Amino acid sequence: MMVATMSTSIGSASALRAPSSNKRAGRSPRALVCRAQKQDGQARRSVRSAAATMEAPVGEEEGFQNVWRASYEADNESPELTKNWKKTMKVAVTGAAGQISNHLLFMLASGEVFGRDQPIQLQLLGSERSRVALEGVAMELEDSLYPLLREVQLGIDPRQVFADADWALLIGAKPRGPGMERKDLLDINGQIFQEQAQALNEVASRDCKMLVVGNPCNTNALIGMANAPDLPKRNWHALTRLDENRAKCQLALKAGKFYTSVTNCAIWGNHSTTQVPDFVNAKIGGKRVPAVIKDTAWLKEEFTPKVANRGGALIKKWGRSSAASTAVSVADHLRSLYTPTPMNDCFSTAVSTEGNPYGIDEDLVFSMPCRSTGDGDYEVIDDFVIDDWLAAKIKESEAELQKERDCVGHLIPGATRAVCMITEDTMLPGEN
Ligand SMILES: NC(=O)C1=CN([C@@H]2O[C@H](COP(=O)(O)OP(=O)(O)OC[C@H]3O[C@@H](n4cnc5c(N)ncnc54)[C@H](OP(=O)(O)O)[C@@H]3O)[C@@H](O)[C@H]2O)C=CC1
Ligand SMILES: O=C([O-])CC(=O)C(=O)O
Repeated sequence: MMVATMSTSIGSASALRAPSSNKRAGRSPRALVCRAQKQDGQARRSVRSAAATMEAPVGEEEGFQNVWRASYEADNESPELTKNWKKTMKVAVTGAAGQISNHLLFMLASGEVFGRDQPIQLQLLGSERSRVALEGVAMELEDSLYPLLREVQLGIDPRQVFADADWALLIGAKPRGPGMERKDLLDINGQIFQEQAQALNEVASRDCKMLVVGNPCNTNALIGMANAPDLPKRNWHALTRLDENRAKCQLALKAGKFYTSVTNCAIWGNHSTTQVPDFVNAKIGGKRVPAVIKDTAWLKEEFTPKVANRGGALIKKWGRSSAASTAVSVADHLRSLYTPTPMNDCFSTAVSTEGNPYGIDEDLVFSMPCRSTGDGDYEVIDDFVIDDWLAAKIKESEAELQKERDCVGHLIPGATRAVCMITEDTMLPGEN
């Protein structure tokens, strides 16, 4: 097959001599080779970074199309470094050229999320919009010299990028624009998650775990699980860990304690302004929050809305939504699943309500207090105290999610209702 070379943002012009062989032997362990191909009949291109050595690019034999591939070869020269490493984990990330990913990818590659003995392969999904930017992301990853980062793949087709993925971090989604109604956002982003879930269903690892970050994340995850019938429902998560972190910060500040003293702090419900940061069960220094912060009015009327509206407050100051703290919370979320949860503590994640012990509608993705044994899985904690205040607030968030579900009924196979009754009282944290 003809292989045409062309200029690209990766590599210097002098490095753009694409060899036709696929031999791998002899390449420097740290050599990065990037490859871009286009669909049948279109120009195919192979490029090598300035750092690449003399050998051929990888990828062609695997038949990637519309996929750039950057590969760090197995480091046979450092057996001491690698001998205790686990099997490489394949982590797919969408919206990979976006703001959150710009922080997250480097945390993933460094080993601080999945562990210093866990090599990873990053499979990054962009789009026509972000093709070139994604090459820039790959360059920065390359220049960061992370030994645990074994391979980087770039692509724009979810069916290729999600292949065999062990984790899919679904960050990419359209932000709400001026004049756009929330139901429009539900529909536009819902379609993205429908398509990506179908792709995951076809090509991801059968135990792939999914974390939805792109908003409205609970309902996007609900659409995802409905469109991926061959993947376990319980493997779908929507991110509410940022809300938990925000709640811990406010409680610690109010109590004049360090934030690590705040435990058992759950978020219930939707990642929206109806979310319920649970001060009833949360503890500071091992004591229930209401016994430490005796100002109930503050807890109900200041703390609760402050946490729920934190995203919007930040957008007003920063001009864009939280990115660094969101990435940190994604890392926290993942670490919580691979670390045994300490006794009397919990972490928050929005997961399927099927079989939940709190009487919540069983067909939602709802944030609840969870614990893990550290194996990547979780269980919903069943003994949280639900007082009248919590029960009423949880109901409000449940009602909002039921309305969101009705709005996206056309994207949920087998849904019995597809009528959108969303009003402006249902908002993302950034929409107040
Ligand atoms: N759950 C949570 O706690 C939080 C969730 N979020 C949400 O995370 C998402 C990503 O945020 P952030 O990284 O800051 O956003 P950015 O705008 O920086 O990146 C989002 C990416 O989404 C992709 N995208 C997919 N479809 C579209 C589309 N139709 N129009 C525009 N872009 C699209 C784009 O990538 P490409 O061009 O490659 O397709 C873009 O790079 C947002 O939905 C945001 O609301 C943010 C903070 C907290
Ligand atoms: O509203 C947004 O896009 C940002 C968001 O979710 C948050 O900061 O919690």
